[in-house]
Amino acid sequence: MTAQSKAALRSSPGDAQASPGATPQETVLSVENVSLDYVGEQETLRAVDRVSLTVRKGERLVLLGPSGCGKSSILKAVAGFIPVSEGSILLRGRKVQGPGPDRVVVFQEFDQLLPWKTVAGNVAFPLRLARKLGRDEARQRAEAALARVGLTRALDAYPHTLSGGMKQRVAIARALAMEPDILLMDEPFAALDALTRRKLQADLLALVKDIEVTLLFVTHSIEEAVLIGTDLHLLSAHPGRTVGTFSTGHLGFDDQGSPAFERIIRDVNGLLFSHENEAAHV
Ligand SMILES: Nc1ncnc2c1ncn2[C@@H]1O[C@H](COP(=O)(O)OP(=O)(O)OP(=O)(O)O)[C@@H](O)[C@H]1O
Repeated sequence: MTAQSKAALRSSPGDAQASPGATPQETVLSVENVSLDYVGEQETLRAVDRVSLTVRKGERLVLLGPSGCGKSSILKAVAGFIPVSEGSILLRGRKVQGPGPDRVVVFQEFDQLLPWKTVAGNVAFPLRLARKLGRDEARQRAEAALARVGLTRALDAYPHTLSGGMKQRVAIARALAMEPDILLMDEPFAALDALTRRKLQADLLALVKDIEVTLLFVTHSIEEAVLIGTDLHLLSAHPGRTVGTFSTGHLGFDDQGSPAFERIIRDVNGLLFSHENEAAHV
């Protein structure tokens, strides 16, 4: 590992330092020493083992690790869909004890939209239900969110008439319209073709930077992680344990192919597939 990437590699999770003189960013999410178990009739499976991480306002933390290491489980626990076995999850200092409109999830699957509602109806529906907005206000906010993802022309279309990429754009618009404290994304582009995936990555990045969305993002793809994230949190193979963290906020689309970008990709690769994960903690 190079000296530069060692410098980018933090010694422990969640210890992002504000630069001298800068105002410390507000902590939005704290995952503290969390273990997650799935309890079956025969046995209990430990999916995640004592993971800690912090996401501050405007940060984009990417969970990265091999299949089955517990990335989605952490996201589900943050969403409040599954309980923690040990440790705690705090959102703005309050313990997460179930789902809430302050956390919205965008999934990989294209079927997350309500098929009987139009595009605008899909975005407006949770605004009326969870945010208790009136019909007109919900519609206006839905239209504004859909304009941001380039879907103004599809307001009155039904989901079955949309491409996979358009469906994911609707799901992103629906999530952002809710103005959650943190947006949770579980491999949102994994089912898309390469070109559409690339376009959506770029558009998402521009959007979340523009409106300073705080993001927890799960992916298998190291390249996607470096492109989207300000920070990477690497997990070992099952059960998921922290093997290292990287700061990647200085790298974007324009840096692809640059020595710095390739170095991070190589170092993350080495760490994920190395049996000497202890190196991450030096
Ligand atoms: N509902 C469940 N019941 C029992 N075991 C589960 C359940 N959901 C996940 N698991 C197990 O927990 C472990 C972690 O799964 P999880 O889906 O969180 O991993 P992941 O890193 O997101 O995987 P992938 O990248 O393949 O989606 C796996 O061994 C999985 O089989």
